[in-house]
Amino acid sequence: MELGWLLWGAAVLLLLLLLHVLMELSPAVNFALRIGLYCLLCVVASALTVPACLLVNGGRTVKNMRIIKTVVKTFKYFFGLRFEVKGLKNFEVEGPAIIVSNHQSILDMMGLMEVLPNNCVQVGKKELMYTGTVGLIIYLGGVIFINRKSTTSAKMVMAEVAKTMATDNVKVWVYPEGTRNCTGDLLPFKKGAFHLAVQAQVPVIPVVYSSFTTFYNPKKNLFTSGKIKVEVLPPIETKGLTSDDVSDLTDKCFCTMRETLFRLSGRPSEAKDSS
Ligand SMILES: CCCCCCCC/C=C\CCCCCCCC(=O)SCCNC(=O)CCNC(=O)[C@H](O)C(C)(C)COP(=O)(O)OP(=O)(O)OC[C@H]1O[C@@H](n2cnc3c(N)ncnc32)[C@H](O)[C@@H]1OP(=O)(O)O
Ligand SMILES: CCCCCCCCCCCCCC(=O)OC[C@@H](O)COP(=O)(O)O
Repeated sequence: MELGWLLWGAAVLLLLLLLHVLMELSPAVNFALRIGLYCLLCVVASALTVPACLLVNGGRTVKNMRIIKTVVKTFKYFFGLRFEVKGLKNFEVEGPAIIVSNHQSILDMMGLMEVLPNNCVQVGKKELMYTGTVGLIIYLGGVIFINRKSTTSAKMVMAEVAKTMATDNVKVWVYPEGTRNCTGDLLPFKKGAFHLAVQAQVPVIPVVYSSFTTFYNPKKNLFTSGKIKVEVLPPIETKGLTSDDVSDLTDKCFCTMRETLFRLSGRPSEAKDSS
């Protein structure tokens, strides 16, 4: 019996050693294992957090985000990630707001939870509902699901959100690039978030995360420890703006965020680029 346990122990140690050697030797294995660990962590943590959310809050509500946030905030230690946050006081607007930020990777969930204010839900693609326990926890957290393939239905969902934001006093977090983009630059912004802000007459608060490219690049199998700078920028007011102003608002926000992204990532701005 005791020898049996000893053999098991030796086998596990050997396996860990083998994984370690493989990780050292092959960046592809290293990358796959670290991303695998991240996904496993998300799945297992979600499975444990679902009952907690149900017991404490009874069902789908933004209040569950507090619980989810507490759990997700521990993930960074598994990957040696550090966040340096500035401007949190810019979230202190009275009532609802639209928060927009850059979206680089599935790892963004950690950065999101690092700064997430109370009463704030995200807009996500509906496919996320079908990721098992992760989908369930995202659903319980009150995430608004949209079908990106149908502009009409996405617009209808967003219009409904514009109506309920004030009554429910929630902030809404949108990734205006509409998809993940890890190039160190921004994709052109979709206009949904800005239509939403103008329809609900609430401010837009931009949040910018510095580029992950120095420590994370799936194409190069790069995923090491790293530091991420986060800046919450001053709110952009939309009082009195109409749908005719949405394009200008989108452009203004895009320029501000791009400038901030380059500054935080230590990349020369466009003006310096061309000189
Ligand atoms: C305990 C452990 C837990 C572990 C696990 C962790 C769990 C963590 C828990 C919880 C965190 C959950 C986090 C989820 C995160 C998910 C992230 C994503 O999924 S990102 C992808 C989806 N999000 C978006 O796509 C939004 C951004 N997109 C938009 O806003 C688009 O505008 C959209 C979808 C509404 C329409 O997209 P279009 O591709 O058709 O593009 P356009 O150019 O913007 O619109 C076409 C025309 O329609 C007008 N339009 C758009 N929206 C309008 C509106 N609301 N009203 C009127 N016109 C509108 C526009 O002005 C444009 O017209 P003109 O070109 O200007 O003439
Ligand atoms: C069936 C089990 C699957 C388990 C997968 C666990 C992965 C955890 C992921 C945490 C939530 C990540 C949300 C996210 O960042 O989604 C990406 C979309 O925003 C953008 O979509 P895309 O770039 O257009 O594909």
